[in-house]
Amino acid sequence: MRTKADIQKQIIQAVDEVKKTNPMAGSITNSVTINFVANAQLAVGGSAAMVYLPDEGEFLAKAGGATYINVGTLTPIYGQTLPLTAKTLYENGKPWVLDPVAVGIGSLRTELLRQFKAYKPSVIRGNASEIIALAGLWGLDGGTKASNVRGVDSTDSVIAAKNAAVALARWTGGAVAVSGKTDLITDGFAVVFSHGGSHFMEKITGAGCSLGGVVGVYAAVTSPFIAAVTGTAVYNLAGKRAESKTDGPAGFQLEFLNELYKATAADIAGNPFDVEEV
Ligand SMILES: Nc1ncnc2c1ncn2[C@@H]1O[C@H](COP(=O)(O)OP(=O)(O)OP(=O)(O)O)[C@@H](O)[C@H]1O
Ligand SMILES: Cc1ncsc1CCO
Ligand SMILES: [Mg+2]
Repeated sequence: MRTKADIQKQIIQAVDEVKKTNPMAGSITNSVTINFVANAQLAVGGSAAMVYLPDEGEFLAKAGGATYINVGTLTPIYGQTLPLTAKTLYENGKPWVLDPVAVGIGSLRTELLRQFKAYKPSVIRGNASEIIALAGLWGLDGGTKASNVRGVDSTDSVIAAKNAAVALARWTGGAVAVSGKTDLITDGFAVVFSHGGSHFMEKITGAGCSLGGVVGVYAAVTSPFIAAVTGTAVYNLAGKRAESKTDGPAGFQLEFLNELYKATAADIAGNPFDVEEV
């Protein structure tokens, strides 16, 4: 049984380690939010590098502490870059975070996400609809073949994705983070519910993408589960604090980056969460 105190201790260690060592988490991510992902990674104390080409993905997979792969806006070259990078990560035992944005749309996206099953992403991070659809694509419990994904935004509740999240985490041996009003994070045995955030996070693009990049930064220094819990906690904390300082999405995005930067290890560990066993 994981206790709250034990999880909080590991959050503090992870946050301090990132601030001390500035780990590099490379990304292959979408063109909509690429800048916000890099800025969020820097704000929490990590280092960012974004690439598109196959040999460069392979290089970053080996050189980085962890890697973030987001399939939001694919181009044909990704048909080479993503399998090579994911295979390199898997074969070198390197942590990596997958954001299966808009799973279900298009043949290349479907084929790439199908292939990733064998390369066992350390953390799968998505909204509820994406997590349910990925479990369906991989033939796991809790998934549905007829996906509710209609684009990049969720149409399902976080709790509806619990079984899919648990099944995915048991398959990979890593962790799954489902984002929404309350976030759910699981390693297939413990489930954390992380509270906070802001309604403005639905009014800016890339809150989820950048969360994936930040989880990648933490995954360079801690376990997939603690990385996902820590990234989610700092997001919920910074989102809540930023909302109180602004009255619209543009100001929110600016304040949010400042609050990511200002959050201390103790603040992040103190962000409200519940833990249960499954
Ligand atoms: N209504 C809400 N209230 C509080 N926090 C929220 C809300 N919606 C999202 N969040 C927070 O926003 C972050 C990103 O989650 P979200 O579900 O918006 O990701 P996403 O849909 O994948 O985003 P994107 O694809 O635009 O990057 C998480 O930290 C989550 O807790
Ligand atoms: C809006 C959008 N479209 C493709 S990726 C992306 C960023 C949020 O997922
Ligand atoms: Mg998303």
